[in-house]
Amino acid sequence: MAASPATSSAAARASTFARLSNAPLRAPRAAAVSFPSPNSARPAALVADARASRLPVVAAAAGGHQRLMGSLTNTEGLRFGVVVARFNEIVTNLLLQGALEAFERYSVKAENITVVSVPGSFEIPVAAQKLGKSGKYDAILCIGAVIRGDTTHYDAVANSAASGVLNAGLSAGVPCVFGVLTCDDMDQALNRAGGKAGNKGAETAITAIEMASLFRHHLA
Ligand SMILES: Nc1c(NC[C@H](O)[C@H](O)[C@H](O)CO)[nH]c(=O)[nH]c1=O
Ligand SMILES: CC(=O)[C@@H](O)COP(=O)(O)O
Repeated sequence: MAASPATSSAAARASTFARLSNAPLRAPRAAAVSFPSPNSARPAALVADARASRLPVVAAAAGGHQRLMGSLTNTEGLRFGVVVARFNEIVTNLLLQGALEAFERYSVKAENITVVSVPGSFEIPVAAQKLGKSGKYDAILCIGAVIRGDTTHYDAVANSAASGVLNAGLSAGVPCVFGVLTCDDMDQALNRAGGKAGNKGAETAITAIEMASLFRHHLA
């Protein structure tokens, strides 16, 4: 039986996402994709560009409506602040390294990245808010590692970091991306800082790029 249009479109999206997640992190430089501004939409060209670049925006254009999405390939001129906590530094250094390597893979220039060091994850939000409000950055990446101890201190720090980073982004109007691990033990943390579960620093850098591009090119 032939697949219904809805089914094939869902399957196409799923396959696009699958290819994206399996794809090497290096961005395809040649296939620069820029999404149209509201008054310059060229759906056919957009669809072709999106196919060539493996970005999952094809269905949006076909539906006739506009779907705004940040680009991972057009990072020219985007500026990032990175706030990194020194508490559990063995973990946060690995997360930072993953983030910086991801920025490099996506052609974000080192001169457009400012790293700010703070004592612990509790201090991340206020620094993120300050950077966000400075108007100098397109997105702020927040990196920390909260690891459970014997008391309820863990919950206070983890929850404050999460809601604080959210509030920093909302009050500054600049995307503040949450790259703070909240783990039961050091093994869990190291697995997520370049071990078996990947590097969450790299993942959050990629989220920061997408959000920065979305805000710069579509929501400004
Ligand atoms: N226990 C963890 C902390 N605690 C320190 C706090 O973040 C803060 O620096 C202190 O309470 C002073 O305000 N920080 C982490 O990043 N990770 C932890 O596991
Ligand atoms: C945030 C923590 O889990 C840790 O530093 C505090 O440990 P504890 O709860 O044993 O005092």
